[in-house]
Amino acid sequence: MTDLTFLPGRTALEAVGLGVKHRRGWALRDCSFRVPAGRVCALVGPNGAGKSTLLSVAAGLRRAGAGSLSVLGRAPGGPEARPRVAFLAQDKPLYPNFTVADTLRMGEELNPGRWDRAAAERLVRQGNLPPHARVGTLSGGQRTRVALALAFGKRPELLLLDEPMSDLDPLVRHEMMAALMAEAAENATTIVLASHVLAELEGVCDYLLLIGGGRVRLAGEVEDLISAHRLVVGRHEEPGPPRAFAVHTVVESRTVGRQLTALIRPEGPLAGKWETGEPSLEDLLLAHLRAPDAPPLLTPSAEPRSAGVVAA
Ligand SMILES: Nc1ncnc2c1ncn2[C@@H]1O[C@H](COP(=O)(O)OP(=O)(O)OP(=O)(O)O)[C@@H](O)[C@H]1O
Repeated sequence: MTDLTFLPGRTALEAVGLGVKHRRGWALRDCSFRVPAGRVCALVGPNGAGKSTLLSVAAGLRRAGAGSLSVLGRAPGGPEARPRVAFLAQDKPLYPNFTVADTLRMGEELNPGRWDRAAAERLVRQGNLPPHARVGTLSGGQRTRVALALAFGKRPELLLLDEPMSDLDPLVRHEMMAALMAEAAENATTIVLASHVLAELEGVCDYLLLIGGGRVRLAGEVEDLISAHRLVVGRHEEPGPPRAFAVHTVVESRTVGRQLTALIRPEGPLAGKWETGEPSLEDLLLAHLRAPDAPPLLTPSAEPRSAGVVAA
């Protein structure tokens, strides 16, 4: 991602000891992390990890039960944050009886002084959506396009997207990803994008937040997180893990036949005849998803800076 979008020192999201409780228990527990402004951040985690919960707290739709989450330095959902944040929820609520044109008009009326009509209309036009079609008659992917147009038209400083591309065909998905990247680069918009499509995140996201079991597992610049790990392959015939790994943090290690493949965080040179290489983002994420007990890692920029108290 281009450095032009990096806004030194500014914070888009900051959680300090954040806990969120649903009826059945805590969805998020003691989460502390920071996402700097101007980043395109992938929000990844297994089903039920708490991604939607986190985004709904950031959007001001749900309250924290413990600790705090600040959005652009303010309380989520407050008068200062609300106009600057757009949220596209998984179910993309739209009015089915409104036409596409009515929906964009509503966006304009709800966002006086901010609405970018050209950007919203361009997105709708690119999908060949008839302006007079009722939203309820559109396909799932077409409704997603309208919902994205509403979110883009708001010209948010922070765009929260909860698996926005899941019902788009591959070509449209590609086109929408490109539109997101252009948006981020042109307007220094911070994007937090929850997604299960790991391959789609590579080359698009420059920041990562991996949550699992309601806790933060990885947070920071994709580049730094990747370079903190090594993918190790080699022959291993003895039972148990190789002795050479003892001084390193082993995230995951698997042996098929005599071939061992491991993802480690090296604490120094690795002894022995191993082939080592840099993991891809997908390698990194898959290994951490398969190893839920691996120790967490936050890069310095992902450490919270405040004590967690924010004004509305
Ligand atoms: N409204 C609710 N009432 C009760 N429990 C809920 C509610 N919403 C979410 N949960 C629970 O909170 C936990 C986190 O759910 P959440 O939807 O945030 O996860 P997620 O990471 O977005 O999952 P997915 O990848 O499946 O969308 C889950 O255990 C879920 O069952």
